[in-house]
Amino acid sequence: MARSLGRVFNGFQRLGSLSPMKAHLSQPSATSVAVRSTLVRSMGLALPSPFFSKPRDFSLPNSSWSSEMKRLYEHYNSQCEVETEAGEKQEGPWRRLPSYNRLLKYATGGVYLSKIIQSQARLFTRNIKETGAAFEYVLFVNSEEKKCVCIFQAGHLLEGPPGHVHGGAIATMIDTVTGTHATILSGPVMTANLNISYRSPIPLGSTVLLESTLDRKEGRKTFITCKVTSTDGSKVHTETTALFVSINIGHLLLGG
Ligand SMILES: CCCCCCCC/C=C\CCCCCCCC(=O)SCCNC(=O)CCNC(=O)[C@H](O)C(C)(C)COP(=O)(O)OP(=O)(O)OC[C@H]1O[C@@H](n2cnc3c(N)ncnc32)[C@H](O)[C@@H]1OP(=O)(O)O
Repeated sequence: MARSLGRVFNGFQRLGSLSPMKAHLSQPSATSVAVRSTLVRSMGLALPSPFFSKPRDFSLPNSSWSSEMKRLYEHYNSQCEVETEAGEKQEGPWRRLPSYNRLLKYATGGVYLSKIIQSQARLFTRNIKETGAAFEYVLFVNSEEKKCVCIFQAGHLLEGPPGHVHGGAIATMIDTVTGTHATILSGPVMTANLNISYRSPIPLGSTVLLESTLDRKEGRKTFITCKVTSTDGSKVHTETTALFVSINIGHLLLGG
């Protein structure tokens, strides 16, 4: 199981084309939960199986996306593959990260999870079926610059102050983007500290940009900064510093 999850993280790091995973994976000795990674399968890191249908990639455009969201998607997506002078296609500076509503076929986490919870667990930001209602977002990573950008459109179910996005929903997106970025940079991590300054409210339905940047790495600690702005950069919505600590995956799976 730890090996399966390790392959997920390796897959993420491969997407970021960064240094090989340094995380220490331990082998949990006696655990009976069968874990298959939908993410690994759909990234093509394991053989496709006839027993599973292809999971939906939530980061692809859908009819709820605003024209601004689509424009920005095209902007970054067009830089994922570039043409050389000789007319050949090659990888560009950015890569789009696919996004699914679960990382593993079965959640893990030790004695507290019933079998039902294990099979029904879903990623928080991807668990609302109605498109456009909650978190619509797509992430692109630039490994050269150690940056990650997220184009985020906040739906009507995320209301906090009237007509504006709930601070917890904003924090969720910041945690998701910086957490994913830290995973690409450092392998398996947990958020240890998230320090957010809310500078201006985000109107519901609007599209904003989250820009995550590596500040520094110190041993097991990865420090990231993240800014949420309007899409033209003229308005700052939040400023964040985040600390992620590298963890031992076996420990996490056994509920440690
Ligand atoms: C599994 C992760 C993500 C997967 C991503 C997959 C791919 C993407 C797919 C889908 C996208 C989804 C992305 C979502 C991402 C969300 C991530 C979260 O929200 S994680 C949930 C919230 N976080 C917790 O529940 C942590 C609870 N805390 C802990 O478990 C521990 O405290 C932990 C692991 C953080 C550290 O515990 P220790 O025992 O391993 O290590 P010690 O010795 O305490 O700390 C290590 C160093 O860090 C400093 N440190 C620890 N906590 C600190 C803090 N709060 N502030 C400042 N420094 C701190 C310490 O001072 C120490 O520093 P010195 O080495 O001595 O220099």
